[in-house]
Amino acid sequence: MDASYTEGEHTAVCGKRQQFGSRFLSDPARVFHHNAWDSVEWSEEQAAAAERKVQENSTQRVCQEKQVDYEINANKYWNDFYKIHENGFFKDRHWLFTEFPELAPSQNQNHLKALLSENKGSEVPACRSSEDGSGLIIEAQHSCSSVSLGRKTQPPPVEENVTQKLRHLEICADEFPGSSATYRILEVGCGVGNTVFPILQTNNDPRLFVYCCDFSSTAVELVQTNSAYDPSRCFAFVHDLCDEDKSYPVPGDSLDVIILIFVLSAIIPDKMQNAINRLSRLLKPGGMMLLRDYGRYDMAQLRFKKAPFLCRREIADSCKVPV
Ligand SMILES: C[S@@+](CC[C@H](N)C(=O)[O-])C[C@H]1O[C@@H](n2cnc3c(N)ncnc32)[C@H](O)[C@@H]1O
Repeated sequence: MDASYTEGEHTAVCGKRQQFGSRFLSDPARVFHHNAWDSVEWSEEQAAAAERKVQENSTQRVCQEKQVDYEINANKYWNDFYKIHENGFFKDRHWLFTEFPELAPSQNQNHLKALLSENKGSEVPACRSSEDGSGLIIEAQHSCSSVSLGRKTQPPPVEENVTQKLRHLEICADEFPGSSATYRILEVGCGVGNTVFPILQTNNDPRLFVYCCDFSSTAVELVQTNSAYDPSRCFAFVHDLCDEDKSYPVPGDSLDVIILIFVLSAIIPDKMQNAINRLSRLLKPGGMMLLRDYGRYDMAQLRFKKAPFLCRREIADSCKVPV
């Protein structure tokens, strides 16, 4: 990057944002050229100051009764949030295609080719259980607040659990929305569609189908009533990603990409791993899970005012991804 540009100017001039993980400060004189730098090592003093700030912010805990209420009625609180803000609160995710080129049109084809050459089989296995996939391995490609996790190709288990098979027998290859698509993306915790609509608008590939869900029925209604919502390309549904008894409306091994943006931080840490495990079974071998969320000691956490809090959402610690 030319040293005379700020980040914004550089983006405007070159029409291209720099991807997270590529902004390294080698010349201290350029410290203000980006609003953040990647892989900066903190000094012990900086780390201690951050820890102190977090301790200060989190001395008061919300009372037990309120904690239970927030957990049980979480979707109702989000409904209230969306009734107030409708689609004016979260901004469209313009960094999407920079950080996750897998979502961009040309990438579908490359990714698809890679999948086909890996699988050399049909796109969706007929009547596969959506809950199978034991022995699954998810591989972390790089660790930062935006990460792509790829599901490794595994040979199918020889014997499937019969109960699981029966439980999900209804999801068959040709009976689900978007079954004729060849590239399927699911966004979980989609809110009012700030990720889904940019994807649909940017990626006009007729073979693409986008699913999105949220446990707030108000948010899902706002997606469905948006003028850009096209049921022939998109399926929005109400779903709680922590609900172990509810299946997703797609079979196992059917999705290319699953997106979770600022969603894991909205659920209690104890439920993260199981939610991710269930989702990973929906991915085709080689499929990817794309995450973006808060990180420990990020500005959102350090700027927090002293106030009663529920729990520290430290995703990196709570949701261990087996490598
Ligand atoms: C911070 S918002 C982010 C919304 C959207 N992903 C975005 O980036 O604009 C978190 C979203 O997750 C949803 N959510 C929280 N817990 C959920 C759960 N257990 N199941 C499904 N959605 C959930 C909320 O309703 C809310 O829409």
